[in-house]
Amino acid sequence: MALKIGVLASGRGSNLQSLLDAISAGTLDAEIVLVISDKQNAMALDRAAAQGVPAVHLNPKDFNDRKSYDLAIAELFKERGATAIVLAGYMRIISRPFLESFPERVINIHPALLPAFPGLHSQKQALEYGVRYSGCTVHFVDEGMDTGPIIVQAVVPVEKDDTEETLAARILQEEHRILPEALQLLAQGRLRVEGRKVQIL
Ligand SMILES: Nc1nc2c(c(=O)[nH]1)N[C@@H](CN(C=O)c1ccc(C(=O)N[C@@H](CCC(=O)O)C(=O)O)cc1)CN2
Ligand SMILES: NCC(=O)N[C@@H]1O[C@H](COP(=O)([O-])[O-])[C@@H](O)[C@H]1O
Repeated sequence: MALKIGVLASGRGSNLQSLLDAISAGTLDAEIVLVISDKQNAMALDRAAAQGVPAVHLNPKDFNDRKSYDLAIAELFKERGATAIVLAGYMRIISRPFLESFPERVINIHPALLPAFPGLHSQKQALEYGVRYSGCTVHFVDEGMDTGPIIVQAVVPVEKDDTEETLAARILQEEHRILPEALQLLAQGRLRVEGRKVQIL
């Protein structure tokens, strides 16, 4: 049975598109049942609508606090039957009540080799640190900031003339490969979280 995925996205939506493309290509056994964005102008909403996927903007300013916002999102996903949630460039911290609604079923894509360079502007952090290699990470989401158990990573070389933009573009290509790969492992029931580690069966 296809994995029913809910997606949270705040921006351009290229990682969402990589999931949509993998589903269309038959390499990801899933259905995206709903896309929610905290940003009204998020291109991710347009990408979803273009493929007939329900897409809604939910304004955090319409809620008293983060937890009530997150619980409203969780309810919308539950109503659509989502059993896995993907943060595809989602720029808000997810609170515990949401994570408790989808235990070990919330996944994030991060543009660095965690635990290096968590948080925002990871590509800039990597350049300023002077690393020779960076990359991207797909991980389960916990209450910490990019601290959840790691599922898949990909390594990307840093070139001497890289800018934040050129490095981000190189990493993004690998993000688009490993995010669908990780979700297919989840769809196949091949991921087992054992403490900090994720066993791939
Ligand atoms: N509980 C978790 N939530 C999220 C995680 C996570 O690992 N655990 N990953 C992040 C993604 N992210 C970086 O990888 C990230 C996103 C957002 C922020 C942040 O500080 N956001 C502010 C600003 C919100 C806004 O301006 O609209 C906020 O939430 O107040 C830091 C890191 C996704 N969530
Ligand atoms: N801290 C989270 C974070 O930085 N996420 C990053 O935002 C970009 C979203 O691009 P997209 O909207 O084209 O998928 C991606 O590079 C993703 O890794």
